[in-house]
Amino acid sequence: MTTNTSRNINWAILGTGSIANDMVQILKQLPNTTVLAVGSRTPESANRFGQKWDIPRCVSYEEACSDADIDVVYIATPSVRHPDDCKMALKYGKAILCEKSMAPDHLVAQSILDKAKSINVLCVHGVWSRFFPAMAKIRQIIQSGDIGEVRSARASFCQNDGAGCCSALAETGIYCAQFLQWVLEDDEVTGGNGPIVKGATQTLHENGFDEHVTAIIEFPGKKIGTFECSLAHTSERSATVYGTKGVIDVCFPFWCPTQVKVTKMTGLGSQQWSEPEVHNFPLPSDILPLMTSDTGEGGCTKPGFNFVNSQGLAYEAAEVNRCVREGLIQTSLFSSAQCVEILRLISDIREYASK
Ligand SMILES: NC(=O)C1=CN([C@@H]2O[C@H](COP(=O)(O)OP(=O)(O)OC[C@H]3O[C@@H](n4cnc5c(N)ncnc54)[C@H](OP(=O)(O)O)[C@@H]3O)[C@@H](O)[C@H]2O)C=CC1
Ligand SMILES: O=C1OC[C@@H](O)[C@H](O)[C@H]1O
Repeated sequence: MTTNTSRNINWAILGTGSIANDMVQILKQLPNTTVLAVGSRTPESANRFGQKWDIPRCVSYEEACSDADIDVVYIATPSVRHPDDCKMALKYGKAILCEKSMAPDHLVAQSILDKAKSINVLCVHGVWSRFFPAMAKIRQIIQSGDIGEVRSARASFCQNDGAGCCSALAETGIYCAQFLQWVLEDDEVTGGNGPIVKGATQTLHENGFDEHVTAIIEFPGKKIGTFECSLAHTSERSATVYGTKGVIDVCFPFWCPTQVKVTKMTGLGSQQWSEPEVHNFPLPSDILPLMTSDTGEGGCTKPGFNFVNSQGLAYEAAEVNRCVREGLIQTSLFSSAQCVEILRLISDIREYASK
């Protein structure tokens, strides 16, 4: 099959909130990429966002999805809407990049991915961590045997800014789960012999959402993963991989990492450690926060990004462009099977913690 690597890709963004604000700045700077439409619940929001970012078609969600000129729909609505928004995009045969968490559990995710597969369309769960070069480096270090045999890993993602509006597992726990999967599993997802939840506990917000969860998980090969996530308090938001001969540290923000630190055991009886080897992966220098002529009191403003390391959204967006150009229905950087397995793990933790 011949691939037109420079084919322009037209995107529609669904939702006009915080992450849409960051992603639109990325998409506008990727080569051969156009943000052709923004979909919103209200014409006012669609127009406001469209004017701010110079997007020609400011429409409803359904109009954005049904637009014949759109190649990819980026779903940037709240997580509870994602399954329905994915189904709407698929109804019109559109490729999807769906923000995390794509679905509340693996069964719903599987049904969406099955539908996408049946119509030969790309559907990517936007767990953007997976597209960072630092993540590939972590895997490479593990496979090189530099830290010996990996036995365990931990991740912590607690932040105090969302309790009560969504599930901590869906919002930040998913980043911990994906990290543990990445560092504790072999290349192939193991299907029925995947990770097993050995312990989990949670506290709930008064509205019923989990707001603080900790979990202990056994991975194949007797590896143990632990994580803590919360939307009610803070943590250092780092992750660590532990091997028989050394440790890999991924400091804040571990879910969109630009640095990996390796410390190796050098002395007899574990008494000496090397100076850490530091591997840096700077964010793409050609992606910048964009200026807009916002009509706020200050006139021209520099909006910048809402979230740490948002320039790194470029990695997943560029991969989606590549997949669409090449007619792929999944990305090898985050396969559909891996996506389903992470959500299965999240479901199992939720079930265990609710007992
Ligand atoms: N990858 C990343 O780094 C990040 C990912 N996320 C994920 O992105 C998604 C959106 O998060 P975020 O941008 O912070 O959310 P916001 O609340 O800032 O924006 C969500 C947008 O969705 C639309 N919307 C549709 N239905 C509703 C509803 N019932 N309540 C509120 N808004 C609604 C609104 O746009 P309109 O009114 O125009 O329709 C709104 O602006 C979440 O799933 C989150 O997990 C969030 C932050 C960072
Ligand atoms: O996806 C996300 O959700 C929580 C945010 O704090 C974080 O920066 C973002 O990546």
